[in-house]
Amino acid sequence: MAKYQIQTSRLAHHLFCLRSHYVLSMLPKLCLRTKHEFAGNLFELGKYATTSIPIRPKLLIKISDVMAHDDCIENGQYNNQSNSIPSDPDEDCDVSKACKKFPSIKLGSSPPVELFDGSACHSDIASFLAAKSSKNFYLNSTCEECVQDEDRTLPSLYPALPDVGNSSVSEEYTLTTGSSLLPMNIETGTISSNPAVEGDSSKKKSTSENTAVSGRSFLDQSVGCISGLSKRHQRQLDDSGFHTLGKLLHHFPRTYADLRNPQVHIDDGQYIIFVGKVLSSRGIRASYSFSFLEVVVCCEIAERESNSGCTVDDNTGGKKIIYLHLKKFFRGNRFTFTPFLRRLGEKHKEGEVVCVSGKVRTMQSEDHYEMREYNIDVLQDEKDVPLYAKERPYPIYPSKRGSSPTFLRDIIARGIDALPINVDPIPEDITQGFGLLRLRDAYNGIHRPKSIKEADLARKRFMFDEFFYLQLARLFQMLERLGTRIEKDCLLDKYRQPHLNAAYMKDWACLTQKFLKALPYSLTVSQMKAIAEIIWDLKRPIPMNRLLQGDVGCGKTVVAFLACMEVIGTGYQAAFMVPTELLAIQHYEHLLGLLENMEGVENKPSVALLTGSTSSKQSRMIREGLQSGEISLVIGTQSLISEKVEFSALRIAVVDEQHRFGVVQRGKFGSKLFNNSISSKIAAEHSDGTSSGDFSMAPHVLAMSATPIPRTLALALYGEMSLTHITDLPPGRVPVKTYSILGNDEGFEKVYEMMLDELDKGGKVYLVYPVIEQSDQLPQLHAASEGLQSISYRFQGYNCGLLHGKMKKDEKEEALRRFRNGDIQILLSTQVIEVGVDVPDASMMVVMNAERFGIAQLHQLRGRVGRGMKKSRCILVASTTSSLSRLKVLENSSDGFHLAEVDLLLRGPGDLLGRKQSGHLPEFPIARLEVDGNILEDAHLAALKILSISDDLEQFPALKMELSMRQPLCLLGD
Ligand SMILES: Nc1ncnc2c1ncn2[C@@H]1O[C@H](COP(=O)(O)OP(=O)(O)OP(=O)(O)O)[C@@H](O)[C@H]1O
Repeated sequence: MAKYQIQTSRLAHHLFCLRSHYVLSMLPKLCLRTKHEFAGNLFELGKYATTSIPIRPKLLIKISDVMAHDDCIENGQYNNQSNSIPSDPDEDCDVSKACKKFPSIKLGSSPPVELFDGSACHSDIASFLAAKSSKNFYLNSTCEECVQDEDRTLPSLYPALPDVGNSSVSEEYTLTTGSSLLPMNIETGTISSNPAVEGDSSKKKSTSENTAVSGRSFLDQSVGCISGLSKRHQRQLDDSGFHTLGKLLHHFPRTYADLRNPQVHIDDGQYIIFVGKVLSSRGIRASYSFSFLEVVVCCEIAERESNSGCTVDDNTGGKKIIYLHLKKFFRGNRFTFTPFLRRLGEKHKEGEVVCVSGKVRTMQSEDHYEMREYNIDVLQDEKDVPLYAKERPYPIYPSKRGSSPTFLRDIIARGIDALPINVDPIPEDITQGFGLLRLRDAYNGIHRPKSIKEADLARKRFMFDEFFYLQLARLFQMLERLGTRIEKDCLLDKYRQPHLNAAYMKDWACLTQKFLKALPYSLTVSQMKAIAEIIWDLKRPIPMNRLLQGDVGCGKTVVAFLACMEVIGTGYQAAFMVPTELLAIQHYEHLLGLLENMEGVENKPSVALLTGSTSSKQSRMIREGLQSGEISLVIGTQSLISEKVEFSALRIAVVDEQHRFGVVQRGKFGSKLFNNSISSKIAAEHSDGTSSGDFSMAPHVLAMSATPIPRTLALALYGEMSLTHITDLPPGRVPVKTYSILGNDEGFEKVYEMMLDELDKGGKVYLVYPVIEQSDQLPQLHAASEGLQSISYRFQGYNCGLLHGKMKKDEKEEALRRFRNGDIQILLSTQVIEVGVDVPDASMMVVMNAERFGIAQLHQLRGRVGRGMKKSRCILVASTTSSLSRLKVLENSSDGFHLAEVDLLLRGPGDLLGRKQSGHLPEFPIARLEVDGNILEDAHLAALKILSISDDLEQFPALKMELSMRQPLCLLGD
């Protein structure tokens, strides 16, 4: 005994000297070195390791003290962090237990323990606690004991680090004044977020503290506004692109893990939700610059019969206890101070009932699981237990430039807690009216949903926002351009009640009515409706911006011609722009033919054709004619928007196949009139007077789309345009019978047979190829040039022609003319014929390598046949069996809009629209046009509703601010 006393006093002396010495600070570091013998030797611990005398606990306290670990004491003192010696002398301190619990120190001969894995000692602690407690410890959803959290002063969240052994483990929090931390969520003190538990208190805080802060400006604050965030983390978030709180909160989960209540079998890596009791909570210093928090939760799970055939253990009464080790790591010597660690450990109280969710990792000891990625919610009320025991979605975040998902999850949760209630710029009646969550709830719902339904609702809100601000911006910009109140009302009315905006035929210009009469057919109902809408627009004092849509061959061209007649009839000019020369010539000839039929018109409109191939002399004459006003209508390609072309009084610009042009190109027509306001004055003098006075008005734009675009897509692309649909086809049209055939030898034989049959009956056949010439890279593709030889050989007695984009204009014209007048019966072509080619008696189309084309594109190609009264067929030759099923959809439907929807779903908007047009499609980070279209419609209505109340948004300052803060809208295609 005396020997031990001497040894102890020597040790105390050592310690005393060391406290003020540099070695003291180095000691923990040294202890971490291999086998930690230095520390052992220093204190001569080996000599005491195997002894069991009352003095040893004291010794351990001293060591603990020196090494800044308060909790190096066994059982009784384990959780209360008292440094007193166990009162019960029988309760012996076992050194090996201390070693297990404290694996960074090797004491005596105790075996090394896996770093940070205190599983063994925690099971001891659990049994100790269980023995100590007179009450039974029920951990399932019927848990009766709920310990109130009385003293919570620590930060709400401590980001966990992905890998302890990883050198990238980083420091976590800034210690502010003294050792106290300034947490964001000081009231709740829970480690993680829980809307139900924390929401109210943080709401209270938000309202009280932040009512003066405008929502937007709050979201635009730097992430540094999340208090308690270290400078280093701020920098890290900044480097990851999270410059503002808003950006951080918009880092949405990539998916949600389906959290299940655990059954007897728990897999490694499974996401599970548990309700249990806190056994211990410790802040542990592991080295001079590394510490961690370990909360051990004990859960009772139902031990049902498992799939593997395991039977229920009678002794446990169908229950099984498991232990969860929740760990968060801290790097940086600031986080190793005893007060910090003590307070860290105090975050959770022994016996506290908590709900833990996250990913489990199995540990070496049976029934022990580690969780480094978790949420923990303290259950304040027993009634909460069933609520938490339910399955819940657990957000899984994508990492971003060095910021781990776990880190982001925790920081985001803290960011949400900081949000004020009034953060939403959209007025409440709008969100209520459209069944949307308020913004703060939406952030909560997407980041910490209680159910998938809640996450869905939250997602809906963010999708709505994406669409809403786009629509609002477009409409707002349009209104801003208008000068007077009447103009603005006029425009809004157009959107609010599109069905009311139609001009009666009696109000049409005389020329228009005569042109209509001269048509060789009567217009269909929707053609009439479309032209009435357009003429109504033409009479308005604001420039029309309308998109005319319709299925292939529905007769859009004639509607556009009528619109041109209307402005010409009132003394103005019209321009008709098409994407290809072929189409320009076709329209020009078509129009001349129709004008020829017109009777009783003294001065028929003069029409010119202007393309890139027009000779310079002729171009100059046409330009002069347009400038003087002699030419009333010009049909042409892009050359129409060249700066050299000036109009006397351009009143309408028709843009056919508008998706082939950028918005900027379309918009160039707008400048035509402004540049020529003086000459338009002269033109106005010759007009019938109805339009005088609006000299500086930009021309009306009528855009036509040959490819039917689903309405939602059209709204997204052209939200600022009025939409007109032609919904029916001219009478007598017989739907084209479509076949999809596999392109093997047998298949081709069948195709050739059908072609021969068609030709023998006097029909004309298009053969469409994906490429002009065969290439080594894609030998499987059939090519038009190579096909000419073999097809001519196969169909001797019939003439074959070739048409593709690389041919000269004259050659193309010639080929098409010969096909039209019947000199050629088989036209081998590329997809150059897809757009607008109109040969009414062409009765068959064969598309080679049909899988290379999109559904909408094939429908468009198919539209080149069946344009007359003749029964027509379309054969889609597929290279593979797998592609046949996709092509079958064309066999079953001839409705272009339906097929466009299918294509949208199958390929997404980018592919449906093609590269050029999809380049104009705004980006929607979470919304998907193909499936979320109905929300877009809502957003459009909501934007109109807002602007109807306040067209300059003055009544909605928060909204106006939000709009201005969002990416400023540039002209699409710029
Ligand atoms: N109401 C009608 N009755 C009968 N034929 C019509 C009618 N309207 C147009 N047509 C004819 O239908 C054919 C297709 O018309 P048009 O070229 O205008 O269609 P489109 O909608 O422009 O088609 P695409 O987009 O395929 O070019 C033309 O030959 C045209 O003369």
